[in-house]
Amino acid sequence: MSDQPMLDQHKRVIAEVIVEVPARLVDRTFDYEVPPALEQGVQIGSRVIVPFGPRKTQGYVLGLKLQTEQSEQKLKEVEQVLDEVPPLSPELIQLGQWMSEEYTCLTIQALQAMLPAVLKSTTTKRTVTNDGKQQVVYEVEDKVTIKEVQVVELAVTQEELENKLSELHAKAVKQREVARYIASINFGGNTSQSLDEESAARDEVSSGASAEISIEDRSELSKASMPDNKRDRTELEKHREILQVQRVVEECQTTRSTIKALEQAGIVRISKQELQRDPYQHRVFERTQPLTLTEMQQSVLGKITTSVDEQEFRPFLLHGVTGSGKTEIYLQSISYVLKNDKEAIVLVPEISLTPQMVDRFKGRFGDQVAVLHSRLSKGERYDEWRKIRDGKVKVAIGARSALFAPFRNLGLIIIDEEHEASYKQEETPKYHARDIAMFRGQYHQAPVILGSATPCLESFARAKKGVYTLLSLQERIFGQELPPVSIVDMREELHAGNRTMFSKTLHELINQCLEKKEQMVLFLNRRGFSTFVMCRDCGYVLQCPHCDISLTYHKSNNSHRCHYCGYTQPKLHECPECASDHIRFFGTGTQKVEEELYKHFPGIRVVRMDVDTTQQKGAHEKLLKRFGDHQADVLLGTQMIAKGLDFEKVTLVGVIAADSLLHLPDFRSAEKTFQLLTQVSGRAGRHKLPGHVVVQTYTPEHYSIQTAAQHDYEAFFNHEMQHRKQRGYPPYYYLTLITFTHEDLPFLIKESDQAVRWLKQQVSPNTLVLGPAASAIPKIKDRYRFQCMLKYKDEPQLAHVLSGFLQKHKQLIEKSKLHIQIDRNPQMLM
Ligand SMILES: Nc1ncnc2c1ncn2[C@@H]1O[C@H](COP(=O)(O)OP(=O)(O)OP(=O)(O)O)[C@@H](O)[C@H]1O
Ligand SMILES: [Zn+2]
Ligand SMILES: [Zn+2]
Repeated sequence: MSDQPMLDQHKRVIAEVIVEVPARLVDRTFDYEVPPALEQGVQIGSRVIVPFGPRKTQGYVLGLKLQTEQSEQKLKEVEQVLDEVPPLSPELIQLGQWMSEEYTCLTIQALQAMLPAVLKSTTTKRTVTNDGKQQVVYEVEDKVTIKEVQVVELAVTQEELENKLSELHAKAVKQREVARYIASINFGGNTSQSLDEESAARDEVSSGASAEISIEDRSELSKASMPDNKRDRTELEKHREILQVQRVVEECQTTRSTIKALEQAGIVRISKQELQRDPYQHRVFERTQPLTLTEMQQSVLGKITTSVDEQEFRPFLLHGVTGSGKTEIYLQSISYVLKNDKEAIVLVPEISLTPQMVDRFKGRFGDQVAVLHSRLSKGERYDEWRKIRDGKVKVAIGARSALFAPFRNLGLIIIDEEHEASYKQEETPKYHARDIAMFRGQYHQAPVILGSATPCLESFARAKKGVYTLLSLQERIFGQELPPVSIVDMREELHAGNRTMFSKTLHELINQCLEKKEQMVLFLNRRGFSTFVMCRDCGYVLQCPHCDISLTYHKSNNSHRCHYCGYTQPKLHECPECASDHIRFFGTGTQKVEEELYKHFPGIRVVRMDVDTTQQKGAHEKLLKRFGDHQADVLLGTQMIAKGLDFEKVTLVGVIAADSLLHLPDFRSAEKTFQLLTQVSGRAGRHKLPGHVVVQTYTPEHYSIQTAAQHDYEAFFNHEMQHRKQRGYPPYYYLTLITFTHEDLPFLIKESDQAVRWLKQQVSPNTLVLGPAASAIPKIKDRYRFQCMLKYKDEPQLAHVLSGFLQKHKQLIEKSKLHIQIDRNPQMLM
């Protein structure tokens, strides 16, 4: 506890506590006295309950000290400490404070973003009558639930057992049988054997146990295991004798009261044990060995390990074409770090956190790996997080928020597919994973690797300037050429009389692929049955009444839906404007493509993967497994199949419509198109079989499509940089987007106008302040939206100016419900 001041026993200790009340007015620490009974428990980073105004609330201890300015009468006491081990480390506290400045968010919001959701409290308000007086009380509910199970073990030695048993009533046959069973488990077998038995039995137990518990518990329990008993010998010895009561009941077909009777006779001991949920409990991971690296891989790895040895913060940009073996480099860098007794974090985008990906890490590092992703239940997430906090694992792999993994001795941070937009959190705090990685890398003096086949422009520009060290892998592992890409002009197809969604080229290649019994990936950048609904008679387009954006038709429930607010209405049969029944669906969705595939290629087997087919837990895994086992010819899907997948037999990739991304109101649309095309193309011909890619488009001449077809990142980079320079976009300028929203349009216009005028006076003269103007999506959920864009090259005081800006508009924000959102380096300008 080097971070805690030396505490003199006779002096009282003051805790500086920040409370879970998300308001700018109270976003600071308050002093509380630590009562002597809690002095052991209250540490920097502890989660505590404190009285706050009329209520009680949860908070975090950000500091400890011996003196306070607070007057004696007003000083209240910390009431409770919630966890044995503080959830926040001094590093994370510092990071939270830095985030609050950098992103102009509240410190408490930043801290909460780092912690599993179950640690967040809810306060409930209740009215009680006390001596005839009505009184409001607040209760803080701690949602951390630690599941416990009853376990049983023998309380006597094996030798004493028979004596004890003979003392039992003569008719207690069942009791004797049960006692012997427990003894056989406790003492039976050699270690490794009993381990296998244990894990085999564990599965049985869990399913048996479910008879008594509620349905929600059932899934938790079936995944439950004893605490990590494979870790090391000593722990193993300790846990060898642990046996769930429920298992005994099942196996011996007996009752709990029989076991209780044995306890009363002093033969066994019953106790409680904490249960940890392990979502990967039922999966067997084949252990893999490090591959012999190619010369290029070796040289890249060497640079990384050198930097690990030198214990210095160094950001690397690993630019490696698809299939060049980046992941193997990550694995071996991590091994190196683990050998140095340090820990590693690997970020992958949520959609590439596939079972395949998890297998690769679990296969190499076994149960030293914690996996954090959004498909876990809150309880599972919490358990994975605790394994990290308690030092039971050394590698955390996960989506964005895994970056806050509470490791204390980080040796390496990896961000795979670093260009992915999902690394930016779009809710407050609007942070970018890259920034957080740099903070933590600096704190621990550890290297940070950003990896991608298509780095974002900002990163590549930084690498060119030497801010990041550039590492390059320009060849595929098996020496395969990157697959040839045919661009098909769909306008010409139409003129030639082909009205289907498959060009002649694609049609032929699909047939060839089927004949050769190989596999293909078909990609569509859309979801739903079709995108929008238009009346052919009057041109009316069905829109969301709340968001000014077109509704999408979903065939599965026969309805139109808004993707922004969730508004849904039943399918239309006639035009609401002119009553014509010529109302038609436009655009193409994955369901539609699936139907067309069945129509044009009889007998074809399709696995469709999109938001609709992957909603259920585990659906992702099942679909991919089916494709991996070659039970399907086609993997058809949206963005989620574009990256990370590595299937040997995939030789054909088809992009049904490449244009849909190009037309978004976003300065990154060309970059996104290039990235996506490169990634999907990268799925073909990764192993021994040569691949082929077909890109169908209505704008074949666009440079993002042309350069992607030539696999020429540098050409794209240079072209796009020209554009960005001309238009004053990143990486030449930084951007900050300020969005104002309000229900009343005239009010919004007036206030945003004034606010922006004030802002113009505060920033330096070289900074451009654009707007306010209506946002690209002018209304969401009945709130009008105006935005102001700041463009600047150098504005060191900006964080300060922006927090002053919010401070100044505090009244408007709180009283008039004007919302002001600030987004530093925005990814979306809508
Ligand atoms: N040194 C090696 N020897 C043999 N096989 C290798 C080697 N390195 C990687 N591979 C294999 O090559 C394939 C592609 O490698 P990997 O998936 O690591 O590439 P990647 O660069 O991460 O690709 P992407 O960016 O497209 O996901 C994998 O099947 C991997 O197991
Ligand atoms: Zn009409
Ligand atoms: Zn809507």
